[in-house]
Amino acid sequence: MSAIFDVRNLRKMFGGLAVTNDVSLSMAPGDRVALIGPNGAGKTTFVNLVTGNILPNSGTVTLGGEDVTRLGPTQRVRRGLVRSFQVTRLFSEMTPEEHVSLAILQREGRSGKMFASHRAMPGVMDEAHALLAKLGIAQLAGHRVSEIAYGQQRLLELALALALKPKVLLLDEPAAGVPQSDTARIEQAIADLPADLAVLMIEHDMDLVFRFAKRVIVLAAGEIIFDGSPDAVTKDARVRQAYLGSYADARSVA
Ligand SMILES: Nc1ncnc2c1ncn2[C@@H]1O[C@H](COP(=O)(O)OP(=O)(O)OP(=O)(O)O)[C@@H](O)[C@H]1O
Repeated sequence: MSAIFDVRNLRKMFGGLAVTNDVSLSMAPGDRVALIGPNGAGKTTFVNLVTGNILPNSGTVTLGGEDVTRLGPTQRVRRGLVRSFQVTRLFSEMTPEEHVSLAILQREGRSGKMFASHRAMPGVMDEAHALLAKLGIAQLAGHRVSEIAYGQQRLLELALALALKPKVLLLDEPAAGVPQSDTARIEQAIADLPADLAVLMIEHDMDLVFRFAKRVIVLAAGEIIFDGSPDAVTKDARVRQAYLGSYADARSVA
């Protein structure tokens, strides 16, 4: 299948250091890819380059065949490249229903002023409620974010990302900080993402990575040192040395 998302020879220098060093990767609709690597490998920098929060020194980012390398984050979101919202960006006094309605209005390029009357827009409200129901948090639609549990806030992040109708979804440690009792719901929500959506997940939790990913990319010191199947990654000598050693050993005796 042809690529929905393509990164070619991306390079970012901070001072004299290449934090992203000639990184290339391609994703097709429906791909489930995990991006892993040790602390400081350059994962966050890579995601920021992809979303347009920072610009590269060289290389290209292409979305659905269009070169978006010089576009800002909002323009990329409009074209379907969406990063899951961070809980820290939720408004504690607003409700899930209001957050999702606002995201729908944003997607449709409708004025923020219209938000004041979003309750009078049945289409928007119905869609918001359907999304919250899909993520199992419909019962919290009218509660303030400050009143709902952290794991449910993370489900709300996913609802917000989906409200933007992404073609490519970047998930940045979606279960980080979530109590064990709630991680299963988040994993289920991720497993239920639309089949044609391309998903790139950055994750440190290897159990989650191996349950989610059909393909694993390993970044170390700004470079891709592995791009292949979850089975092969645990056996790769460079990856074991750079990152996975103890986990791979534990898996092989498990
Ligand atoms: N704005 C910046 N200016 C200078 N150096 C930076 C900047 N942002 C990141 N770096 C450096 O780039 C390298 C990669 O950082 P980055 O945060 O992308 O790694 P990471 O893989 O996301 O790490 P972690 O898993 O710890 O979040 C680090 O050495 C970091 O110190």
